Amino acid sequence: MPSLPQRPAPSVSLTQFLIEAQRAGHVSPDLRLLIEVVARACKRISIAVGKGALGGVLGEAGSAGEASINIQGEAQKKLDVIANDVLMEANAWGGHLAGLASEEMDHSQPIPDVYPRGNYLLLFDPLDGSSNIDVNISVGTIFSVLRCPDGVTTPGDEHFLQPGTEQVCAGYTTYGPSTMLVLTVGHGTHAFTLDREIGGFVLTTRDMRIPDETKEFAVNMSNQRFWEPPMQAYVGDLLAGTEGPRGKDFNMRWVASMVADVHRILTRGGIFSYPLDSKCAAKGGKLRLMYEANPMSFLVEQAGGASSTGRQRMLEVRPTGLHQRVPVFMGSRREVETAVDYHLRHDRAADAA
Ligand SMILES: O=P(O)(O)OC[C@H]1O[C@](O)(COP(=O)(O)O)[C@@H](O)[C@@H]1O
Ligand SMILES: [Mg+2]
Ligand SMILES: [Mg+2]
Repeated sequence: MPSLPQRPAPSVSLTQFLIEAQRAGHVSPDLRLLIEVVARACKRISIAVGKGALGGVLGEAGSAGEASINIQGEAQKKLDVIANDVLMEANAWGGHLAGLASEEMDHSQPIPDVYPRGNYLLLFDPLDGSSNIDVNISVGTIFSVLRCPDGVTTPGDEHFLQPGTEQVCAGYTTYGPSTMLVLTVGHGTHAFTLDREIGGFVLTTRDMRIPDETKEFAVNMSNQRFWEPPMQAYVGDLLAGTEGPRGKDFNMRWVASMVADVHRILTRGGIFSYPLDSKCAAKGGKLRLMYEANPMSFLVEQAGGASSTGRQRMLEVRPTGLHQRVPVFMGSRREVETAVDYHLRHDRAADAA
């Protein structure tokens, strides 16, 4: 006899998910509300991104032909500035923060006395993948939450310099064909999709899992000749495919938005890498530790993956600067371990020579 159709599982909103997490003791009431504020700000950014050429939000920021340059020395896009303003304004009044820091601001900012304040520190990359804005390719927002150290009422940059293991929450939103929020509070990595008609995030994948093994890598190959020898050797062996020591063919993908590349890896596995190269060696790498590498590493580890600088677990790096840069290898656990092994073997051989 044909069985009756199953009743569809009731959908779980972000708010319901966070209340569940609070009941389970995974988030404090303040952290729950802070996440709601960030999610609301990201919805506003999603609307701004979605306006595209019609909304006058494309192109460079600045006026009178003068480019606006951020602390990284990079020309800001209009949407970098808009996204930063939206996150600043929403969170300044949120009531759950002691201070915030952004890719787009030279220094962190304490929440002024006149505003409601809390005990968390928020760091964010307001718009990740800026080079993709004007060509209508996925961009995103990345954020990380730390505790403000006890007794500190006016946090400065130094109070944000905590290793990634201290994060209490990390997440990103990706503004692509759909807008998604991917979140961890240290109990798995969960994905929510923005229901544009209702205007709210709905849980679409509980407990994302990254497969241990992969046949897909993501790296900007145009930098190949600038890489260190162990990276050259590692990618050389990937490219050799079935004829090389890895014994299998690898595929390559590079969106050039970390959010989109890491989202793919959280969804179907792979390794994402922005290694050290001779162009960025003096700065320590290309990607930023505090608001790119650390939050993404927390999400990836919580989904069963691994993340490393090539020589050290990312989350254990002791930060020395708010805008510090690091080399990055993250994704499928065994593949990250293999990439790290190339670096460690190279270093041992160099030490022995
Ligand atoms: O242009 P490249 O060298 O491929 O670099 C792309 C990388 O730079 C970034 O766009 C840097 O982020 P921002 O756009 O926030 O500066 C990453 O998202 C991406 O992985
Ligand atoms: Mg970025
Ligand atoms: Mg950015």
